[in-house]
Amino acid sequence: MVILLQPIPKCKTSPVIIPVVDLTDPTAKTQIVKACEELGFFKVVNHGVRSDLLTKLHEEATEFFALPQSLKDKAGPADPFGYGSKRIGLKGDVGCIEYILLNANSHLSSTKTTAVLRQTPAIFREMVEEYTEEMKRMSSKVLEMVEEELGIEPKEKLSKLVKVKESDSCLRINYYKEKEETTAKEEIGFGEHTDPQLISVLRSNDAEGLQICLKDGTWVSVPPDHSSFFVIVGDTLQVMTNGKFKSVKHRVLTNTKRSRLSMIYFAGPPLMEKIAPLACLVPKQEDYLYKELTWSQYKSYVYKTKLGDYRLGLFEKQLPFSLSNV
Ligand SMILES: C=C1C[C@]23C[C@@]1(O)CC[C@H]2[C@@]12CC[C@H](O)[C@@](C)(C(=O)O1)[C@H]2[C@@H]3C(=O)O
Ligand SMILES: O=C(O)CCC(=O)C(=O)O
Ligand SMILES: [Fe+2]
Repeated sequence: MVILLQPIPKCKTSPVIIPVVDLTDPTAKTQIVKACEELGFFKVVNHGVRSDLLTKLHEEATEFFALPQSLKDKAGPADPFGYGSKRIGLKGDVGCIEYILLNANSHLSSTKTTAVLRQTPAIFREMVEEYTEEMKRMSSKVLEMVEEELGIEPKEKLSKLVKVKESDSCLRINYYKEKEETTAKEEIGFGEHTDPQLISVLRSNDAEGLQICLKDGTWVSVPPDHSSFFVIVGDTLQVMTNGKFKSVKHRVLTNTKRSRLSMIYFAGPPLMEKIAPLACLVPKQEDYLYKELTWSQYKSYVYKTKLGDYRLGLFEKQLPFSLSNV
């Protein structure tokens, strides 16, 4: 099954077909690998996540964002965890957004997360825990399918990096409020960037706004679908597949008619995990496009960069002097 992406007005573009992968389909793993190579993005249906969990978490999050500003501010500013408004990261990026960023593994021990949970009913904490478990399951499943299709050896398993308790994953809930004036123009909600982790699993309500950038630089809008998930390839998976998979640039424009609420799980490896091209995919070391760094080293660098910066350069091998000067 395929869906048509709507071209952005005034952009040079032709309709793009984005893949829709049914996780219960026996050919799903082949479709996933193709989508990761061609677009770095695909939609997942038949994912097995309870729809009442999605609805309830959505309602609770909406209630949090409807709280008086003074109460929300008690859970901020984001450091990176906690409640944030307009400012994204530490390097001056801004957007028309409010968000909560939670550490998915030790979210109960982060001070800022505790502050978020203090402003929300106990059920919110239970639902966040259940949701992050579901996201861990789905991201591991997607990575297992990649392993099977690419013939990745057990010791190099990608899915293990997400399954282990040390995995450095996080959950973000973004809220983009609709504009009061009907004549208001679209603005940047979340500026263009790639996600640094392995994969991100995104779910939103039915408000538009998410766009992805194709290989030729064209931006296309992704029609929202509250009952499905979208998978985004991150920088770490690009490195581990030696560039076979591409981390896709994406952004969010505010919707003037409807508020958008999105929840994204960023599946990251353990902090001390060495990130480098997988030997079973690239037999000769001289063919490696990237050098080895730990996730901790890359993450520290990520947090010193601006949203739109090209971060993968840190992994790129220096060309020998003779070659870099030609
Ligand atoms: C400006 C920034 C926000 C960000 C950290 C960074 O310095 C550059 C990457 C940003 C990003 C994008 C994907 C995720 O939303 C995020 C949590 C991440 O891991 O990298 C954010 C970071 C953030 O908001 O703190
Ligand atoms: O809010 C969205 O739909 C996407 C946001 C995003 O790309 C992110 O949080 O990294
Ligand atoms: Fe993102």
